[in-house]
Amino acid sequence: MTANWLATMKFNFTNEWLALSPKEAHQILAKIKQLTQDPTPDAKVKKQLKHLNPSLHRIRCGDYRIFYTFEHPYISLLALRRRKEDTYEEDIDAEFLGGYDASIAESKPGEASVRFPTQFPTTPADPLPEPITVELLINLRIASRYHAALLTLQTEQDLIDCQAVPSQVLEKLMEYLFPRPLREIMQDQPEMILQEVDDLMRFKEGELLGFLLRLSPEQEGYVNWAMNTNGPTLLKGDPGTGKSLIALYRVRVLLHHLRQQGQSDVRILFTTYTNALINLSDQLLKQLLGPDRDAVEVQTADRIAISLLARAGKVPAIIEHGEARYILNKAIETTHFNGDQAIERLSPDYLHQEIHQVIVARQLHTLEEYLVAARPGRKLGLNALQRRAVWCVYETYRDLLARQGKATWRQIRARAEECLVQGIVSERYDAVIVDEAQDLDPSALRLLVRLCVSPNRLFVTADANQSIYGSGFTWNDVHANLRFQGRTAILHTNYRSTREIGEAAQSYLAGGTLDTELVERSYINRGERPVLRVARSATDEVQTLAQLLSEAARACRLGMGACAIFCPTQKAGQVLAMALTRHGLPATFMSGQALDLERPGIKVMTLSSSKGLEFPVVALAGFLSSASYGYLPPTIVQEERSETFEQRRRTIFVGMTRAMRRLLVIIPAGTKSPLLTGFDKRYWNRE
Ligand SMILES: Nc1ncnc2c1ncn2[C@@H]1O[C@H](COP(=O)(O)OP(=O)(O)OP(=O)(O)O)[C@@H](O)[C@H]1O
Repeated sequence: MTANWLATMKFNFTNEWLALSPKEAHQILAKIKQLTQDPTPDAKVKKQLKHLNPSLHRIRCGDYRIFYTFEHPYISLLALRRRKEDTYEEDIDAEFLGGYDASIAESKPGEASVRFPTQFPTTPADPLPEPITVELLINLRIASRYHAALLTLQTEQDLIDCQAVPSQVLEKLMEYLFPRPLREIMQDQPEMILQEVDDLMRFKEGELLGFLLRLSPEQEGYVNWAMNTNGPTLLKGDPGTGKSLIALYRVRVLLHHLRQQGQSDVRILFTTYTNALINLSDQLLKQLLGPDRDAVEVQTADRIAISLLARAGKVPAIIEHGEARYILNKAIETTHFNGDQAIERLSPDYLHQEIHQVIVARQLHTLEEYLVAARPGRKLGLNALQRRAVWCVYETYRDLLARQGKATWRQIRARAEECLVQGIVSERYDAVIVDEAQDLDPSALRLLVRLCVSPNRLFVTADANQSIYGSGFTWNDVHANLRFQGRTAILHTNYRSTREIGEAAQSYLAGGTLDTELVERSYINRGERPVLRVARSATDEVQTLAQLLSEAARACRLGMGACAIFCPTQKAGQVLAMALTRHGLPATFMSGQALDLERPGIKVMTLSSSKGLEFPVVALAGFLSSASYGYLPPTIVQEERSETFEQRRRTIFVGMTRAMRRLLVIIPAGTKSPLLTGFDKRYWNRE
């Protein structure tokens, strides 16, 4: 019997499915098969729950009821609940269903009407609704190394405070013990696709590790988009619109496409910006591709550059940022050039960026090239005398680095590309996917273009407004093959953050936008307005963080491991993590190189390391102890000032847009920093 309908499920359903005994699971599976033949109500076993929500239905199965909605061709499995003996059909726990919500019936498809809950019927000190047993933990597929710690937990507060278990594990258990109201499940949980109903059994038995997300029709379109064009494709979109997800699904489609064309030994390169994103992408690709995962290399552009240089026998020692700055200062002191005041207006930071962003990254080899070079995004105009002076400093700096056998990352990327151009090493991929391209150096982008067998096999995702290092560039100025005309698409729907968070972040960004194209934005989730608080002292800041983060975690029914704090500097992050831990809320500072997202407790990191990540609860703090981040010395000229502040504003924007459900920003009392203004009352709760 072939199914007429395709089943999808919510995270909540899979969790409840896992907890069933094998006998119950077989019964439920049979009912789901029956549903995929015909989900329409029969007034007996299948019933429409009109009084609660017109699209909500249930099917009875022994002691259980399966709740679902349907719209051809999909049936969405929402929840699986055991019927309490003392309840009649019509008054099924109002609390679990969330009551009738007229707004759901009236809301437009794709536009959210649900608010994340702020109140719960239980208090944190109440005993858990059912005891945690070994059987439950085994059924939920929770690793045995966590069992001992979990078996001792008696109350919800114990679960929230549990430090010995990663937040993802606690979340799974919380979701099972405190099922969300159906209303909320219907609206905010992603939909996963059940290709075959029997996959549920394979999942329960551990043969299948997970399910694929159901993409929106818009996203699905871009996964399959422009397969047979003659140039590269660019996918743009605001934060959280699913660019990375589409890039990953695109790999699967490309693989099939190339194989269908008769290619057997396909090799695809998938690059993203940070190591943390590499690990996340790798996990998802394993799930998406199964054994085909071996056809894909997942790497950062930097690791590729290093491996190419290694093959060419040319790997230099990589210089630390602080040491590079020291050498640059030495170069400024020792360089003699005409017109001593020529570069006086440039701060060492600006000069450092000029050398790396304009000269090294764009691979300018001669002064003549630099004299006529476009400097996209650089606000401070430089005349010929000034450019000559910059060039002199650059040459001294380059020679000093070479004498020490060291190189900066930008030099490494440029050299790797040169090795390919000169044929010192050769490497080709059948397709290259570049995720988060907005911060790649022009030289890194050129390298990736060269690694791709032809321009039409290049797929790029980017959001210029999340560019935290560069100040902007134009694609075809980077490489002649990077012409996206007619092959650029924009995503509109944010799946990560609530509308309130997304709009508050956009209103804060206002002055720092690089991509000024006006895009209509929509959101899947609704929630509370983000909170802005003022701290008078370091102690005040820690107390506010401790109180508001705990409240937010509980409101979202999550452990403290679901919270992240982003700080402007590493030092500020380290200090805050220590202070919070002393305050009784364990927190760990993690550098971008050593992110451990499974680690229990609050994760603290710099704003720039937060790129590409996401957390249910996010706080931006630490501005009090790194006051210089919000100010620039008075000697800095206006053009440099505005370029630097815009860049920092984008960095803060990136941090804000990592928040899924709750966002908190703490600023120092009485701050006059231009960076810490622009929190419009319409979007921010400033009480
Ligand atoms: N169709 C969908 N259904 C449910 N969840 C989705 C869908 N599309 C994306 N998401 C989720 O939204 C979040 C954001 O997706 P993703 O990271 O791909 O966005 P992005 O555009 O790359 O974001 P950013 O540019 O901010 O890094 C992820 O948790 C992803 O799983």
